Amino acid sequence: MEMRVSHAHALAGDLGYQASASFSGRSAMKVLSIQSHVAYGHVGNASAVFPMQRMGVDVWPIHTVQFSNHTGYGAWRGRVFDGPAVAEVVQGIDERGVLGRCDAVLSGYMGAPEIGTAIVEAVARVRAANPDALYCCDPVIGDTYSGVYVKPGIADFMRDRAVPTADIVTPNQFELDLLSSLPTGTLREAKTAARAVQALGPRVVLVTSLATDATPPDAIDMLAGEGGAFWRLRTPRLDLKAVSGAGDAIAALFLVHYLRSGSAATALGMAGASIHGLLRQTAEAGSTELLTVEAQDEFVSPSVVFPVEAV
Ligand SMILES: Nc1ncnc2c1ncn2[C@@H]1O[C@H](COP(=O)(O)OP(=O)(O)O)[C@@H](O)[C@H]1O
Ligand SMILES: Cc1ncc(COP(=O)(O)O)c(C=O)c1O
Ligand SMILES: [Mg+2]
Repeated sequence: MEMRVSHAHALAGDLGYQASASFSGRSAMKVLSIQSHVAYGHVGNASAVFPMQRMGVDVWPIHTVQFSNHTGYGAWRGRVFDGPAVAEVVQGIDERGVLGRCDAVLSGYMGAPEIGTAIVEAVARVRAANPDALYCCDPVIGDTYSGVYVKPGIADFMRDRAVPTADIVTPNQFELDLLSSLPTGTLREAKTAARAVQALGPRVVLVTSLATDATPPDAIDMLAGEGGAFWRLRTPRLDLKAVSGAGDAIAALFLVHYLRSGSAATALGMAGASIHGLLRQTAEAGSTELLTVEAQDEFVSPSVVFPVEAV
């Protein structure tokens, strides 16, 4: 299933794509990343910001919550910010006259629907300044194991407001089911559900943690769709100890590779290799938090890559 490579450039070269940025004489890509933040551990911005920086992206983080740790611990301290807390920071950046240089907005865990409204308004401001800017929405609602883990109103907000505004969406299988109201137990069904989500607005969809009847028990799939075509990436399933934050990292990695390559298939291969490398090191160490810092080389030179199959 896997190909060991000394360097990510083996895959990138095959795909005619330069994975790492070189900055001589040109400025870095800019991403406005609006999501949750934790002081301890790695979810939300604490999972997404550093991988993008390590890839050479200039990230502008805005936090929707500031918690001590992720909610999966059952106890945490800190607070959820409100819509104006997000909107004021966006306004301040706009007043610096720099929003036109923003290449993309990335959003994740929203905390409350009014924060979602502030995010959608931020996207409109960025697009007014740079019509080419992309919006990547990770529609964080829940997962197969925990069910819905966001506040009431967020799921509807995602389906009715955020997803229709987005260029790229990155649901896990549970979120794909909810957004499409369709079954996803077979590959054919998952593709139909992904098309239904694309029909809401986004041109690119990345389905994470996909298990269909064709997925072996020791594997985990991702499915990317763009322009009527679909690609699947299959990686070994790892024994992780309830680690959170992988979804936040994959959305960030996929967005940056999509911005650089303009290809969902290429972004799937590169982001999937990096997330697998990060999670493999995390599993080998038996860590309950992602080893975002320790495994940082995986973001630029993943040690193992996997074939991207047209499906
Ligand atoms: N147990 C696992 N083994 C291998 N890869 C995993 C595992 N859990 C997650 N991943 C990888 O991380 C990606 C994102 O994780 P996922 O759990 O889907 O995010 P979310 O937190 O949004 O539900 C998955 O598509 C998969 O590639
Ligand atoms: C504050 C916060 N943000 C984001 C997440 C999402 O984590 P994941 O990427 O595993 O979906 C969680 C999950 O517990 C969380 O508590
Ligand atoms: Mg998620």
